[in-house]
Amino acid sequence: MKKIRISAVSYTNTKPFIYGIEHSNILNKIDLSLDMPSDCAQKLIDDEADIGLIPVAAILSLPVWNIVSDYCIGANGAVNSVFIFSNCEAKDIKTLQLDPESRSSNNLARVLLKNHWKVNPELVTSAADYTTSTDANTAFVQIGDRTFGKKEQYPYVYDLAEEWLNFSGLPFVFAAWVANKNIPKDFMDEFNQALKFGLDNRAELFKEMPKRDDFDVEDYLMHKIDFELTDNKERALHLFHNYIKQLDK
Ligand SMILES: C=C(O[C@@H]1C=C(C(=O)O)C=C[C@H]1O)C(=O)O
Repeated sequence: MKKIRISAVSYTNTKPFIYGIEHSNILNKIDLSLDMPSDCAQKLIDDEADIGLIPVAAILSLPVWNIVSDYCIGANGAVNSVFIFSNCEAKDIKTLQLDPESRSSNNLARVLLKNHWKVNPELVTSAADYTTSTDANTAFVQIGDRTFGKKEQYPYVYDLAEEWLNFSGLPFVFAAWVANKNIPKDFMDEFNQALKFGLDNRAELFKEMPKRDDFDVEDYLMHKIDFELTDNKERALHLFHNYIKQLDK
């Protein structure tokens, strides 16, 4: 049988899913690649993958898409790995540098700046000094493991899942398991069982993971990342898509 091509996020937030996949028979039925989120999205768009854990903002670039799992990378309040790091208060940001690895959080930052903080900064997509600008009114978006331990390093720090909750009253979903074609149900059932196995066995995973002094990985994977794709998260996803569509209007 032809293997199903799967692209999953290469960050710590996806480790429970990978643990589940690697400890189940589904591993023999897939070609698994671990990629930065923007590449997960591009592979699904270019049909180099059949299923991806893709940034939900990128769903808007897919002609055909199905969410194929009840699990996701989400948060209900502070997520602790998606930030605007800034030299000034959000309302004073004049230039925002985006994270090249992100699709959802770059858009979330834009949605919040426009609708929550009511400002319209200039966007920079590939600045050489992406994270090091000393300009008083410049800020940047950063996601994933590169943010670990950085919260104390910047004058103003905004956790975007927390700010989204303040703004909308809803949890947030950053990435979902999406297919760009029909996938047989028995395969999806087995795949979802593997994801569940990983979540159920996070304590075993932690034994294999290095500890960090500057970041509580266990708290992050038990309490900050929220893996269930609930009705409220789906509601948030649709609301987020609508805000993205309004961004350039
Ligand atoms: C919570 C996170 O969620 C992620 C954020 C994404 C994005 O901004 O496009 C995509 C996938 C997830 O890895 C994170 O990476 O820290």
